[in-house]
Amino acid sequence: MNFAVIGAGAWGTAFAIHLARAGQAVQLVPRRAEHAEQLQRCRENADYLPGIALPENVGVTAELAPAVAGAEVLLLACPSQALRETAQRVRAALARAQSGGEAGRSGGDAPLQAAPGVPPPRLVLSLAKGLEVGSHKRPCEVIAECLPDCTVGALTGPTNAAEVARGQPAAMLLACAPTRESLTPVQAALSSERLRVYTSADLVGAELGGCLKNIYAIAAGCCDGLRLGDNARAALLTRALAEMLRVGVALGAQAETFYGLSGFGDLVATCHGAWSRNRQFGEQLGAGARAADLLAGRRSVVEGYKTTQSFAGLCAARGIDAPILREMYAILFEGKAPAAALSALMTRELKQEGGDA
Ligand SMILES: NC(=O)C1=CN([C@@H]2O[C@H](COP(=O)(O)OP(=O)(O)OC[C@H]3O[C@@H](n4cnc5c(N)ncnc54)[C@H](O)[C@@H]3O)[C@@H](O)[C@H]2O)C=CC1
Ligand SMILES: O=C(CO)COP(=O)(O)O
Repeated sequence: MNFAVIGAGAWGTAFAIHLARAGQAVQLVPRRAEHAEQLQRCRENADYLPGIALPENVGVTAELAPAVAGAEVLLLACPSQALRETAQRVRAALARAQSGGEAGRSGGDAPLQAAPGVPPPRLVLSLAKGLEVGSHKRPCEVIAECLPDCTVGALTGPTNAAEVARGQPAAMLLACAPTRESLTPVQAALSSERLRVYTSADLVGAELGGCLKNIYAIAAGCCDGLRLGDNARAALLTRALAEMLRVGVALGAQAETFYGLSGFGDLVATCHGAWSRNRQFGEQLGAGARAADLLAGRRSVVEGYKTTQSFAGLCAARGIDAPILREMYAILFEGKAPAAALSALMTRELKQEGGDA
């Protein structure tokens, strides 16, 4: 199967390496031409995934139009705040490819119609894990608005980029709203003996799980920075899962999805992984650093930061009780000390476990 991976940060690069190793045809398309040139020359993504060589069969190109026109499946691997702009560039590139190079040069508003010989990609998959600031939309909602003629889905779950790129075993979730098209061939093409892909029809739950766990990974990092110990981390993860489920179901997800790869699975991986950027960010906050200082000039993304703002807005507007999330918002956006947030959580009214807040 032909894939194009749009975005060459850690995850886009790692997934392109996985696809190539699984025997699929893959083009990796960095945002910047100079980054494409560097990857072609060095065969290593030194900025985002150092120390891991790109296999020969990973194609690298800065030319978006031929890459998307030649792909059956597009994977959008950029931070969630860049997703709308990226999907609009894809739309313009598809229009350009379909019109033989003339249309679409001025932007992404041209009607996207299948031209003879160049059908639109069958499937566009989001790899992003964050809500769009302002609209609070999920990645697939953003993509569907920009690419209305494509089937849109998410590929998510507990997958640290470096481990996947090194070929260490992992499992993922391919989620798509119910569609007449069968996902089986794509599921098979994405899978290998090193990466086992499951499917789900609960796209809302799959995406919300991946977005929410980043907030709780920052919270787990705060516990580490405050040196609260293993009992505290276990208590946090348990209550975080209950909260993810409550928030997710209130926003239209199916409860059981949160016990799967994109919920429990990614929560455990990200809260425990020393590599997690969200957890590391939280650890530095817990140790006394300020969020603005940690984020200034940072190259790699910490999705949980802005996504906390979106979920706090959604929960406030819809009356969803999410005490951990509320305290994380206070730490990140109101200057509350992590120790004070911990105290607020520990001294809340006592509750019964199960179905409560
Ligand atoms: N790194 C990982 O282990 C995993 C990451 N993800 C998700 O994948 C998404 C991308 O993450 P990473 O590749 O790790 O990010 P990264 O921090 O490694 O790289 C950021 C990428 O975004 C690009 N970028 C920055 N600003 C941009 C803009 N305005 N427009 C377009 N592109 C822009 C950069 O050029 C770079 O390619 C995130 O939503 C992340 O949560 C999901 C699973 C695993
Ligand atoms: O989503 C991820 C692993 O599943 C990556 O987590 P971080 O962005 O915290 O590194």
